[in-house]
Parts: sequence; C-alpha cells; structure tokens
Amino acid sequence: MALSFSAKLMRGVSRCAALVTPKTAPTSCRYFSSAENSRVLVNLNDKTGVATMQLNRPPVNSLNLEVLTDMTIALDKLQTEKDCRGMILTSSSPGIFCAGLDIMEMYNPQEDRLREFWRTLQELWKMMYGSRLATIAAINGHSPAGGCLLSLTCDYRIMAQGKFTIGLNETLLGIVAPFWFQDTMVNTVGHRETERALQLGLLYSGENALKVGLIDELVSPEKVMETAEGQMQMWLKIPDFARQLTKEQLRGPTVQKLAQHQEADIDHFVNFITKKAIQKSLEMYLNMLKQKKK
Ligand SMILES: CCCCCCCCC/C=C/C(=O)SCCNC(=O)CCNC(=O)[C@H](O)C(C)(C)COP(=O)(O)OP(=O)(O)OC[C@H]1O[C@@H](n2cnc3c(N)ncnc32)[C@H](O)[C@@H]1OP(=O)(O)O
Repeated sequence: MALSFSAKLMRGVSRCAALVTPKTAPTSCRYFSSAENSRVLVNLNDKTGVATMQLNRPPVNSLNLEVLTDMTIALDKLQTEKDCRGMILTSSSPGIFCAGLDIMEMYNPQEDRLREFWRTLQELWKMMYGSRLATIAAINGHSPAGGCLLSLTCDYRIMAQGKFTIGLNETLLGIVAPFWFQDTMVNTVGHRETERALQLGLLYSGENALKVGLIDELVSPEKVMETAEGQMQMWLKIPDFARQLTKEQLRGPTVQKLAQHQEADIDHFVNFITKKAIQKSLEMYLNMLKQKKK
C-alpha cells in the first residue's frame, strides 16, 4: 500500500533519530546524517542551536525525489528539536550550490513518481519558507532554478564571489516557473524585477544578484561559511517568538496560497510536463548540457 506523505515523513524521522554520533564529532555537535554517501549531511551544534544542512549529491546536487525527501525529513527532525534555533543551508561541493531540480525526474517520467516528486518539492518549500528556524543560505557555487528557489526560502543569502550564477532560469529550458516560485521571487526582489528576470530566464552574476537584492552579501568563497555563522548570531539575538511571528505574518499568506491550491498545482505540473512539446524542450536542453562538455 502506498504510504501517505506524512506517514513516510514519520517513518523517516524515526530512522533519522536513530543515527549515531561519529567518534570524531565534537561533543556539542550531533550528527543527524553523516555517512559519506548520505544525500544531505546534517549536524546540529547543541551549544549554539545552529544546524548545518549540506546538499551532498555529486556532481551537481540536482534535486531528485530522494534528495527532496531526505531534506524534508531532516528539516522536520531539526524543527522538532526544541534547542535548534537556526539552520545554514549549503553544499558539500564548493563551486556548485545546487543545479536545481533533477531534469531526469521530468524527462520521460512515470506519472506516479512525477506526482510524488512535485508533492515533495511543494512540502519542502512550505516547510522551508515557513520554518520557525532562522535560515541562511551559504551559496558556495552555482544556483540556477530550483537551487535559487531553495536559497530564496531562507531568511538571508550569502553568495561566493566568482563566476557563479543564480536565478530562476526556467524559461531557458522551455518551462515555466510555477506561481509559488514567482511569489517567492516577487517577495524578495519585487514585481518589476521578477517580470524581467523570469521572462528572460536571467542567471545573475553575484554582483548583479546583490544589486537587485536577490542575495544579501557577496563574499570570497572561503568566507562564505564564516559570514553565515556571524550573520546567524545576529538573527539569534532576536527573541525567537518575535522573529517567528513576524516571519509568519510576512510569509504565511504566500505559504497558504500554495497549500490551498496544492492538488491543482500537481495536476497542472503533470499535464504541462508530459506534453510532447515540453518533453522536446527538455530533451534539447539536456543535449545542450552534454554538448557543452565537448
Ligand atoms: C505552468 C507551471 C507548470 C510547471 C512547470 C515546470 C516547472 C519546473 C521547474 C523547474 C525547476 C528546475 O530547477 S529545472 C533545472 C534547471 N537547472 C539548470 O538549468 C542547471 C543546468 N546545469 C548547469 O547549468 C550546469 O550543470 C552547472 C550547474 C552550472 C554546473 O556545470 P558543470 O560544468 O560543473 O557541470 P556539467 O558538466 O554541466 O554537469 C555535470 C552533469 O550533471 C548533469 N546535470 C547538470 N544539471 C542537471 C540537472 N539540473 N538535472 C539533471 N542533470 C543535470 C549534466 O548533464 C552532466 O551530466 P553528464 O554529462 O551525464 O555528466
């Protein structure tokens, strides 16, 4: 029998909770998921109350169903830890924060898996955008499409200087960023900039992202984590309830909007992605990615 999303979450949480602390861990640091082959690496520093979640799916941290599920389970677990107050989201592969959704999930898909994939992304987005934790994205590399979306769900974004780009570039693939991707962008950079960025599929350099407010700071790659940790201390100086209620007031209506239209959004996504013309566009984009190497 297929398990409901929440049943799967519960099953995963108990599995996560049983993970052990490796011998090398500082005593104040609990590792929820530390095996080298884990798709997300999560640890919680009990002294500071700050968790770090690292995407760990080489080569480009693209988000498939399993990564999205693992992230959702890990975040749920962190949020139920009463001493956890903040989370830094980053990547274990400097140079690539996240290449966005795994295009292979959308190319020649099986409908059941495609539905589950989209529902899991919706759930993760709702949890991240409405998280009670203070969240900071330490964007240590490229961050297109779904990677940009993930960072936009955080409260603050710090990006590494260099040749890296960030943006909602869906139109370049011949697909369309759904309304809740758009809402997240509008809430961050405003309506006019979102109109321009999303229609053109703009991938911003760090400098341009900083100019339009898509990121909050641009620092040298080796300073990204330490800047994130410093910034987190400022967010944690604010009483949690006041910060959380303020966030809820500002972001709640956007989260509710998706919650109210979630099933229709899944149907719309499946209908759209399985169209012949869209499949063709995805095929061309995948070929273009492969050609780039030659
Ligand atoms: C109306 C509303 C309805 C709903 C409408 C539907 C809405 C859908 C919303 C979609 C959101 C998305 O996130 S769509 C995903 C958008 N993502 C992107 O455009 C990023 C594409 N990737 C890149 O640009 C680059 O890979 C980049 C991340 C910069 C890293 O460059 P590098 O040179 O380091 O690495 P590459 O050689 O390019 O990539 C290494 C390998 O990973 C693969 N790869 C790279 N990105 C990948 C990805 N996202 N998914 C799968 N595979 C990927 C490459 O093909 C290579 O495979 P091999 O050749 O086999 O080794």
